[in-house]
Amino acid sequence: MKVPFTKMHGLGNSYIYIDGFQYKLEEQMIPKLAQEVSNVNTGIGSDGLIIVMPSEEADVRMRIFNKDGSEAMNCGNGLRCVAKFAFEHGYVMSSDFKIEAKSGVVDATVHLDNTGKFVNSVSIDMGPPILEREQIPMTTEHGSSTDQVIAEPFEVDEEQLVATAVSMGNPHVIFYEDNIKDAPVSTLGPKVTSDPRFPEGVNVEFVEIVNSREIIFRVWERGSGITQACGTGACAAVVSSVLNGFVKKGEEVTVHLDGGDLWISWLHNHHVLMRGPAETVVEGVFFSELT
Ligand SMILES: N[C@@H](CCC[C@H](N)C(=O)O)C(=O)O
Repeated sequence: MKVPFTKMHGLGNSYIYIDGFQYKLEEQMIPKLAQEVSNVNTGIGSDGLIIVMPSEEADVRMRIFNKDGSEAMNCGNGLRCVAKFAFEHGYVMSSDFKIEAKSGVVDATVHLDNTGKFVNSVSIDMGPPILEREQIPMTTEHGSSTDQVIAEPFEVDEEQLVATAVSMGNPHVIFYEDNIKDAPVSTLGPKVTSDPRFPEGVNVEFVEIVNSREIIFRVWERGSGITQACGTGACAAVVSSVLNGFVKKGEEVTVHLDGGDLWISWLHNHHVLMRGPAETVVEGVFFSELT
């Protein structure tokens, strides 16, 4: 099977984008195709697969599949790339439009110069974070189903960590480190992501606070492993940092990720605003083993 694709990335968090306006994939093939294209040796190499397609509720719809083929509810870097893709392919008529993800509909703005050219910056209103434990979802080892998970003891692999959990439509757990270079991303990341306290798995983030306007962030993503950046994770880290008193609500925070920077504010109306780049790498045709 030959599949036309575009490879795009947001701060090095790369996905293979399929134009679902032009090309219809059979549903049962998608998880396997996500695994195939993501493979850096036998495929294209990416953190997963994203389908950009028509929506009944918004101007455009995003479906995101991790490297392991699992479908995720949301993807911040993916939303910015989908916005660029939809705008440049003429699937939306203005620079402000709505994108449907599995977790809900968000507002996107692609930033243009005065000639109407894209300036490699997209803002997404990610909506309000979800903070109730049972909706993250996380079990009640320490609290009740409706409380918030802020600076809670979390033992894993005989390490005593302190966890804050936030959902941006998808689940995140945040741990603070004095020095991000020492963060146990590759050792504890794979253990925490499948910890039974998170019944649907979790994206695992380690954060160093630089000052009240700047944080450093590293991630082990559920279904994909270490990635260069995670947009929903960076949003969750800023919300977590407000909840823990490290940064202020309403102020823009620069999040330094392995792949570059994002600018994120948790606004007083409770919505999280994310701004950052979206880039196209290559277009081509993938020769899938699927028939
Ligand atoms: N890289 C993404 C998040 C992708 C989904 C995540 N791995 C999950 O399973 O929830 C982002 O930029 O937000």
